[in-house]
Amino acid sequence: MIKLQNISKTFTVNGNDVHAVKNVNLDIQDGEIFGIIGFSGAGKSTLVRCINLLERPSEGSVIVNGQDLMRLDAKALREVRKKIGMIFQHFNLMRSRTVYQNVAFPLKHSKLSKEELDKKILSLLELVDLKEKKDAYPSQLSGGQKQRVAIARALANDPDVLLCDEATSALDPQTTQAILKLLKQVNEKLGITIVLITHEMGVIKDICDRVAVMENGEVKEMGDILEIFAHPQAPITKNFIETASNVNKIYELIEADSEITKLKPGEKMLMLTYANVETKEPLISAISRKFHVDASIIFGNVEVLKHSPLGKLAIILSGDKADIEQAQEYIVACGIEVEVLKEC
Ligand SMILES: Nc1ncnc2c1ncn2[C@@H]1O[C@H](COP(=O)(O)OP(=O)(O)OP(=O)(O)O)[C@@H](O)[C@H]1O
Repeated sequence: MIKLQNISKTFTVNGNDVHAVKNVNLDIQDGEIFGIIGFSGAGKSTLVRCINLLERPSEGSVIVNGQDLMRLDAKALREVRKKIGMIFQHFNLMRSRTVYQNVAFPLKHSKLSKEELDKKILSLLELVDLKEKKDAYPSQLSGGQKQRVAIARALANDPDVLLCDEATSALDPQTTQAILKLLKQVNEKLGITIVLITHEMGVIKDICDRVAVMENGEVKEMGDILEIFAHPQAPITKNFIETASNVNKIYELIEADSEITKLKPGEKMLMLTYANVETKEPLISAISRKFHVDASIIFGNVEVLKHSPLGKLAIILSGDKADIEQAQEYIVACGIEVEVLKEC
């Protein structure tokens, strides 16, 4: 649905070139929620603004629904842009207009009758759960409510795509959750493809299907979120995942020779990683029963990503050496990744 091919964007500031985006290739599928994550200055906003040509790439092509946007004239581009809604961190509402008038604004040249327009605007306000605020002004709304108005306004032209530029960054965690839930609903109910940029891995984890990780204008890693969370490759990705989970703390504890990570002779400490594992067998009791080893859990983190569990569990196995080896082989045979953290 959206193909970004060899996209680069260079700004020239006081004679100096700033390479904001460098040779990015992305293929965003119809109906998915695609996340782009990166620290401040990574080039996320510039890249996402290239999708609707708010920023014209210095190089490369932007193909949306088979159309090369760089080749369109101004009129054709205006039509295409109507089908690409956008929301922003600071909402960008018109302060002197009511909620109703803000949502009505993109429809000002619409061919709908007055009654049809009214019906449409009210149904959008109903979708974002703000019907009762239709006559309020933006200054009378909370941040979450303002973003709801912005979402309703972005949906007014029945877009195929919704671009979200740090849409939850100005909101508290609870309001963030509510807005992400609404975006998910918009994606599922209306079939709208969402491209979302953020600096928070928690946001990616909550609603995205796939993610691209950006650093210094480049995409360093891209893939299905379950795969990225289970097997991050690039250092920047690992860094982001650490911020969204506390499981890596175990490495610090081992390094610091913390009391909970001390082993007795013959014991072995393992990190188990399981993603999308079919077996529902109670693993810990199974290894105790089958191999006569004791397993104590010292650290764990289980997430549900896209309805699949992704777990990381640090355990200490104690027992006979040969039994521990067999238990480890059994765990691997169950489709669980095993990393030996420490042995004594
Ligand atoms: N209009 C502009 N003129 C000059 N430089 C720009 C312009 N827009 C962005 N940049 C530069 O391009 C780089 C990438 O900026 P961009 O806003 O795309 O990053 P970002 O990942 O979205 O960061 P943030 O989350 O802070 O917005 C930065 O170095 C920024 O200073």
